[in-house]
Amino acid sequence: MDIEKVGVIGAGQMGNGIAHVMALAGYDVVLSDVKQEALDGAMETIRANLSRQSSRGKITEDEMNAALKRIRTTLKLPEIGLTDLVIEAATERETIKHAIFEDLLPHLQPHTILTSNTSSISITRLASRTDRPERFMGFHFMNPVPVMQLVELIRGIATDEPTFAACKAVVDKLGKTAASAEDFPAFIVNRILMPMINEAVYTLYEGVGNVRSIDQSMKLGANHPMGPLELADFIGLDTCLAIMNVLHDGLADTKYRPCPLLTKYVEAGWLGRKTDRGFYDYRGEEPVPTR
Ligand SMILES: CC(=O)CC(=O)SCCNC(=O)CCNC(=O)[C@H](O)C(C)(C)COP(=O)(O)OP(=O)(O)OC[C@H]1O[C@@H](n2cnc3c(N)ncnc32)[C@H](O)[C@@H]1OP(=O)(O)O
Ligand SMILES: NC(=O)C1=CN([C@@H]2O[C@H](COP(=O)(O)OP(=O)(O)OC[C@H]3O[C@@H](n4cnc5c(N)ncnc54)[C@H](OP(=O)(O)O)[C@@H]3O)[C@@H](O)[C@H]2O)C=CC1
Repeated sequence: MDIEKVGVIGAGQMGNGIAHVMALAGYDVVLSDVKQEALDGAMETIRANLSRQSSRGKITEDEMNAALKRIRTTLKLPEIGLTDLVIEAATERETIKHAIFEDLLPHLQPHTILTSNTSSISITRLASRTDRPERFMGFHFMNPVPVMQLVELIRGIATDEPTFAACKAVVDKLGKTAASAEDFPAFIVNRILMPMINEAVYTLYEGVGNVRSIDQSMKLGANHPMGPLELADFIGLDTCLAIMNVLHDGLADTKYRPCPLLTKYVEAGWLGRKTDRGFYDYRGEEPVPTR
């Protein structure tokens, strides 16, 4: 089936990136959230990122303006129902995602494909609570969306082939690379990446290194573009903790036990860049380690 209109639910850092790349690829986008400030913030970020791409010659000014025109924002979830493909990118909490799909179902067109950008939650379980498990799958972008090449596509147990093919065609049109992952906790990228980040927090917790030495060691010693603690702040510590909990519960193995220090940061509301404080404090000119 041909996808022309894409609905994105949740206008946080992933939602704005997804709306950005979809509009640039020529899709009409409806972006929704529960708060007007989130929608305004997302449009501001999209404008800034598109204009950076334009000033560096990656896209033309006409392409930037056309992309901006293709994005509409709304606080009314039912308007998402009129799209061909829905990508849910709200907070990484299963109850929130179930509630969103439940509210959306009565407004959906019969052909609409439902997907979630979840980092870890069972696609089969999310799908089973909808009226279309065969037209439901995981559509997992990486952060920052405009830059990262990979999209994980995750079939639930009931996902049918036309749905997979339609999503794969969208990834191709975005100029990104699709990787197919089986529906087990945290799929491929986060199954490997998140225990590494959690281990970095244990390394900090046990005093083996401090924030700077841990990040510097992994940047210079393993050639990672960002240190693991800097990356955790970038992803969001709430999201990192949620993913570790899904791994721990879903695989029932103590090797996935979230570090108590990670839990403490989240309890403090120090969620990383999005709250201006995490393993680094971003309120000044330069990030300053908090440990
Ligand atoms: C949690 C999950 O479920 C899954 C995940 O996403 S896990 C996280 C995966 N992501 C990563 O691991 C990111 C690791 N970090 C990196 O790759 C790099 O540090 C980075 C690409 C983010 C930034 O790269 P950098 O070289 O340090 O900085 P910078 O020079 O500013 O940026 C590189 C390019 O990206 C662009 N860029 C950076 N952030 C951007 C954004 N948010 N939107 C658009 N463009 C952006 C810059 O404009 C720049 O473009 P040019 O090449 O044209 O100059
Ligand atoms: N951060 C990352 O690096 C990556 C994250 N993901 C996944 O993407 C999803 C979003 O993550 P991210 O963008 O980082 O999170 P953010 O916290 O940046 O954004 C989530 C947004 O969803 C909004 N929201 C909460 N409840 C609802 C609702 N009922 N309806 C609509 N919007 C809602 C939040 O509003 P409010 O702030 O008011 O609660 C917020 O604006 C998660 O599933 C995450 O696991 C996937 C890949 C990478």
